[in-house]
Amino acid sequence: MTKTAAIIGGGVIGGGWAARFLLNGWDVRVFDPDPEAERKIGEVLDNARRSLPGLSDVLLPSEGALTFHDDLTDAVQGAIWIQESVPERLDLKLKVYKSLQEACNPEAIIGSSTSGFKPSELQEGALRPEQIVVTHPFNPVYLLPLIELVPTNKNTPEMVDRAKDLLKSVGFFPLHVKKEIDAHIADRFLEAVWREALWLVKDGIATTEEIDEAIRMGFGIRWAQMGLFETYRVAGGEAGMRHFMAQFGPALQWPWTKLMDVPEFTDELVDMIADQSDAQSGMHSIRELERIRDNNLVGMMRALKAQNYGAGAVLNQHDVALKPGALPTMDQADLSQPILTLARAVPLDWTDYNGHMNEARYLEAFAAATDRFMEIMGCDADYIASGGSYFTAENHIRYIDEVHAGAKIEVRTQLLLGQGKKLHVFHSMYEGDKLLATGESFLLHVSLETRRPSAPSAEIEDAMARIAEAQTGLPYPEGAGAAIRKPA
Ligand SMILES: NC(=O)C1=CN([C@@H]2O[C@H](COP(=O)(O)OP(=O)(O)OC[C@H]3O[C@@H](n4cnc5c(N)ncnc54)[C@H](O)[C@@H]3O)[C@@H](O)[C@H]2O)C=CC1
Ligand SMILES: C[N+](C)(C)CC(=O)CC(=O)[O-]
Repeated sequence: MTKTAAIIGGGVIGGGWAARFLLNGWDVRVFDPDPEAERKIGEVLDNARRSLPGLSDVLLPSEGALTFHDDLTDAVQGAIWIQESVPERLDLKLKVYKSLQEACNPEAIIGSSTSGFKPSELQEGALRPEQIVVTHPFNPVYLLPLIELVPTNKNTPEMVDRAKDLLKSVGFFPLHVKKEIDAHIADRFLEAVWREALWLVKDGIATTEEIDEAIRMGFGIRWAQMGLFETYRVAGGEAGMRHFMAQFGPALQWPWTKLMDVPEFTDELVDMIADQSDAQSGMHSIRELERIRDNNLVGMMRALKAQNYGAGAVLNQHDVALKPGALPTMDQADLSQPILTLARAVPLDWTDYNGHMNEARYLEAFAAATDRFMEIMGCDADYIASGGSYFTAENHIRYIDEVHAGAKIEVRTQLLLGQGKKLHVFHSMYEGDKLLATGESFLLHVSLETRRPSAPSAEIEDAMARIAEAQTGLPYPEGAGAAIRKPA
């Protein structure tokens, strides 16, 4: 059954939560008194649709239904998750909980996006404090996996586990913060860095742009993949963390930070920062900057995915959770038809300067389809480990139509020849019914020991024979055997 989330407050963060739930198949009900909320969420969703689905190497569930409600009590009906993302004011948040707890399912989880309030402050005077927990996300909520999950002893362990499971089911990484504290874990860092940066600008040491360069050209990239302690361990050389601490310990006594001293937000400082920020980034609209940010994040996160490390490992786990049933096995497939060998959304980093999928990525998609076809025939990871595999000898791609980031594509594969060491397949790539491209591949079975062509196992021979027999009724595909014609 489709799950339902209520989003209370649909600004920057509420819009991101709405997109995350919707694109993971949940129905979403929004309450926000802002008459512009529907437009704003629509724009966030457009950005999310082009970036999130392609982070997965399998298809996300079909999108849920999005509805807007004029009344808070109406919005929470049927919701098993209620995400509060109203402005960072304690009185307002408490007022919202009072109204919504009178109408919502007592079993629903009420998560607060608060950047800094402690859960005990949010539970104060609530009808059912045990229902409220901090679930602090990071912008863009539809892409970044981290949620700081901060409960109190009023929340039962079962409720905390249920919250973790539901967050994981939409691809989040819930970090259980065991002891409540103002601003949780991550915002304490962000606040420390923000305060230092304000001093650097105020004291005329660096501009906003120079500070951003100092982050993004160096330690920002490093932090993105290893965090703080693991990178410092490496920085300690062979002697590791102890050596690092011995070397840089004395600096703790030196004036390397102004952390305890906060610059006052005078008009002059606000103007200085806003002007520098305009000079640095004013040539882009906020929506453009969001798209630039999303493009960069997707590229970096997909690189981490290939390494199965950090945020990339979380994405891979989400794919595994989504995968069962995504592609048919030999026994599930209708072998008399081309077999579904790839179903995914086009990732942002597959698109190029022409605003569509780059030609090289068609080959990447067809190569993945070939890998899947091999797997279906029995040439899987175990078989390859035993010493047999296929090498591609020839490929031919026909580019028929354009495809854009976020588009759901499918590849269906017909066996043209599967005999002895020879494997000849014809892939057709579709978006819905629209044919986008065809890819023809000729492969040879090899021994990974001799690196020479060799006969496949009897099981693979049998599988090829089964598919070939089932597909005898299929016409020879249009475009198979084609070559680039000599210009007239
Ligand atoms: N902006 C950020 O970078 C982050 C913000 N947060 C937290 O998320 C929460 C929301 O922040 P933003 O989305 O940035 O603020 P925002 O100002 O973009 O959105 C707040 C939304 O709440 C709506 N609202 C106001 N009163 C309401 C009410 N009584 N009922 C329902 N909706 C109401 C407003 O119309 C607005 O659309 C805050 O607690 C903030 O600390 C958390 C992570 C990051
Ligand atoms: C600036 N901030 C405190 C609102 C930041 C956050 O809460 C998290 C984020 O997305 O950076």
